[in-house]
Amino acid sequence: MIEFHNIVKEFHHKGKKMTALHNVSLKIDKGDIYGVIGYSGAGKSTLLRMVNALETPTTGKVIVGGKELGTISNQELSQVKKNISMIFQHFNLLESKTVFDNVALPLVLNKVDKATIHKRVKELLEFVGLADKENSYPSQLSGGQKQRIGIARALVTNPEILLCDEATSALDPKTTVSILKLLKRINQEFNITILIVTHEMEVIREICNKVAVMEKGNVIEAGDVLAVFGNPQRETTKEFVKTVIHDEIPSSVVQELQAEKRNRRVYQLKFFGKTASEPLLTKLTKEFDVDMNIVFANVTELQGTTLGIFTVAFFGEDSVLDHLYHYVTERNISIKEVIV
Ligand SMILES: Nc1ncnc2c1ncn2[C@@H]1O[C@H](COP(=O)(O)OP(=O)(O)OP(=O)(O)O)[C@@H](O)[C@H]1O
Repeated sequence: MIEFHNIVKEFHHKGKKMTALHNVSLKIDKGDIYGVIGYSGAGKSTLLRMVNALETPTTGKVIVGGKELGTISNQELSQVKKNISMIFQHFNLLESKTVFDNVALPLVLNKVDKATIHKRVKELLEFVGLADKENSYPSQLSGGQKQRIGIARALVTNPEILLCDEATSALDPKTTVSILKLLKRINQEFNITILIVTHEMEVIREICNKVAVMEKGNVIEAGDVLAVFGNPQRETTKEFVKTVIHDEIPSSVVQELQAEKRNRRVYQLKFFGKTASEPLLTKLTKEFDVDMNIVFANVTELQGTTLGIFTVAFFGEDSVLDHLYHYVTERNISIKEVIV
């Protein structure tokens, strides 16, 4: 649906060159909710804005719906752009227009007839849960309501692609969740492909099926959210994952463990799937005749399954604990020793 091939983007400012994107390649399939996460300045917005030709690559190809943007006629380009809508961090609503007129605007600009506009705007306001606000002005709405109006305006033209530029960054956590749920419904009910750039891991965890992590103009990791979250490779990815999945042992627990006189090993195990952890841990204590204490656990829901990180102290002879470690690795379960 959207392909970036070896994208390089250079900006020239006051005689100086800065490279915002270095050879970025990504593929977003139809129906994806694809999240691009990175710290400020990583190049996320520059990449996103290439999809609707608000930016053009210095070198490389952007292909949207099978069309390479740099090579098609202006007429074809406007056809491609008609299928793409965008929502923004600060909503970009027109303060002097009512909610109804804000949502209607793209259709008015496309010279759609009044009766069709009326029907479509009403439908969309109903869909975003703000049918009663059609005569209000943006200044009379909360941030979450403004973003719902931004979403209604984006959907009014029936796009196939929705671009979201930090769409929840200005909202409180509860409102963020409600907007993310709305985006998920849009993806599921209308089969709209969503590309979302964010610096909030929460956004990726809540709705994305795919994620790319960007750092200084490069994509450093990309893939299924479960794979990237479950086994982050790069430091920046690990930092983002830590913001939603805590795996550091609290200092009070560390103190308790240090005071423990029995011979012990602390292992951190990762499990995918709700019930995977229990049978294994029970089995380990029986099979190896060791005592065990779960010192810290964090279970998070991801893509309809769960990722559990369990930090477990096992008490027993070193040789037995070595065997236990090998037993687990042979079963393809992630285990690592934590030095406490
Ligand atoms: N029009 C421009 N002219 C010059 N430099 C630019 C321009 N647009 C972006 N940049 C630079 O390109 C780099 C990437 O910017 P971009 O906005 O894509 O990052 P970002 O990851 O979206 O960050 P943020 O979340 O802060 O917007 C930054 O260093 C930025 O200053």
